[in-house]
Amino acid sequence: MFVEPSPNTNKSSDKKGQIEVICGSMFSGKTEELIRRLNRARIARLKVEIFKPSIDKRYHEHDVVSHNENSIRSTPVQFAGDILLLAGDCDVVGIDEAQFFDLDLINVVQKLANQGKRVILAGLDMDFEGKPFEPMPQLMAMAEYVTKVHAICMKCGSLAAFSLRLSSSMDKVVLGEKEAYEARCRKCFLEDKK
Ligand SMILES: Nc1ncnc2c1ncn2[C@@H]1O[C@H](COP(=O)(O)OP(=O)(O)O)[C@@H](O)[C@H]1O
Ligand SMILES: Cc1cn([C@H]2C[C@H](O)[C@@H](COP(=O)(O)O)O2)c(=O)[nH]c1=O
Ligand SMILES: [Zn+2]
Repeated sequence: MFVEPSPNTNKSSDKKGQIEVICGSMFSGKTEELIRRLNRARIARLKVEIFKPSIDKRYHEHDVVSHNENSIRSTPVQFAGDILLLAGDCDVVGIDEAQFFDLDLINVVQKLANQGKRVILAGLDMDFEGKPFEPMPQLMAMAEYVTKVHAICMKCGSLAAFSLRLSSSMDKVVLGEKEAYEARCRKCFLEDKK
């Protein structure tokens, strides 16, 4: 079970790095949970740096924004390696939409945690076909803590772990919101998957 570390163990000078992954379907509350953990680290006066992939500009150029419009300032970056260069001497690194980064994110996150930083990532664990969305599986394997959150199935009201794409596109990356995707439980996902 994930237990939030006492903030005073997160100072990078104490060298207690760790990796936390928040995963689940679309609308499951990944970004809300990421913002909550990062805000609490800031309240503890830790130095926090937040990154998102620059392709994801759905809501805002710079902010990480949840579906219910919570937001926190972030730095958009193109490559995972940019995070290593920009994290500097911070204590806590937050990364949203981790599924959109290249596989180099795996090494980057490991290096940051080995430097003593607390690294918190949020991302989709499965794509629109219900297949693992790399590099999330590798990050989940390396993490000290994995939190899987669930949305509500838009067809039957059960807990939802799948993201149903409403269009017929088979491209892996199709940015979108409620007009393009619906959270579904396994049964309702399989019934309507293209
Ligand atoms: N099907 C749904 N299930 C649960 N929450 C939903 C759903 N559709 C919209 N929401 C809203 O989305 C919010 C979660 O948004 P967010 O943290 O951005 O999710 P994620 O990052 O996992 O896509 C919820 O608090 C709720 O207001
Ligand atoms: C399932 C799936 C989703 N996407 C896109 C759609 C959204 O822009 C993001 C996920 O955002 P959220 O914060 O988790 O709601 O990813 C995609 O490109 N490919 C997919 O298979
Ligand atoms: Zn359902």
